[in-house]
Amino acid sequence: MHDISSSPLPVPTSTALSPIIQVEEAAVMLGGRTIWQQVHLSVQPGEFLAILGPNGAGKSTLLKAILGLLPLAAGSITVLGRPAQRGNTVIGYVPQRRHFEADVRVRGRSIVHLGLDGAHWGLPLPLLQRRKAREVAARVQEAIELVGASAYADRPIGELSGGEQQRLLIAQALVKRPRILALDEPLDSLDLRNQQGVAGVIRQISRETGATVLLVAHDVNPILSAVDRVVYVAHGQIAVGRPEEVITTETLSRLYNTPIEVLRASDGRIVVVGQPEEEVSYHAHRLR
Ligand SMILES: Nc1ncnc2c1ncn2[C@@H]1O[C@H](COP(=O)(O)OP(=O)(O)OP(=O)(O)O)[C@@H](O)[C@H]1O
Repeated sequence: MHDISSSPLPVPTSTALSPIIQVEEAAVMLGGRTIWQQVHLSVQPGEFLAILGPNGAGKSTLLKAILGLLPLAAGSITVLGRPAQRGNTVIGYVPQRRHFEADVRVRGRSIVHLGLDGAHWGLPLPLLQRRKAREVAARVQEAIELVGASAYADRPIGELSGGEQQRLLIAQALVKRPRILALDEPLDSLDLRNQQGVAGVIRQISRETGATVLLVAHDVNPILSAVDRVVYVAHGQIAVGRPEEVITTETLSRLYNTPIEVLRASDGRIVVVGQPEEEVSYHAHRLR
């Protein structure tokens, strides 16, 4: 992590538990540009982390690096003690901005079913196949119930609201009973009521299953009561800590290297004033 002043940005506190995700001095370059560097992050099992920051800061990039979908330019990332790698079944992933058009007739239940990897269920004999089918159906139903989607899981997904679709996509990520849920802006384009509903479902799943949650969001407010810590990505670096440690005038001004004001509304909502958009040129490092 970059030290941009004499007093450092909040850093993750170390605890006795072994971390489920460990990021050490990591950097990612895309298109010849350093997106972030010197990132250190230690995530404990069952933690609920919000990944925040302006557009283009590198929030999705952080999730993708943990998923092993992007190579690191420096440092290391381990998940359950093993190097981050593509296809890791301990992580359930919902990518950014997925939604279904009105004419998609596939049932929600079938969408959830797609989250199961057939290889795990490849039993050859007819008797075993019947047992397999019952087990698969039970797994799918379990995930649907976890997100509270039983009432509409058998309707065509294109007919469902954004919030209902989002719940079923989370169920698809849950169906393999992952230890980590990586959700890229699951609250994006939902109205406030649905944001709170989906956020509540994710918090409940985390508590019931013990899953670690990494949730990319633009606004911390709908998830403020659920999050343990926030990871604030800006200006090619990150600040990590409890919301009241990180989302402060002092820390964000230091992170952005420009005056930022953080206000608390009377209802407890956090308002960040003066947050600049990411300047692509700020941390550009052209490849030679
Ligand atoms: N494959 C790529 N090649 C080059 N640049 C890329 C690539 N993928 C992403 N980028 C750039 O990396 C930066 C970080 O992207 P990322 O999607 O991680 O941002 P973000 O913080 O998730 O943004 P948003 O809030 O808008 O979704 C952006 O400037 C983006 O244009």
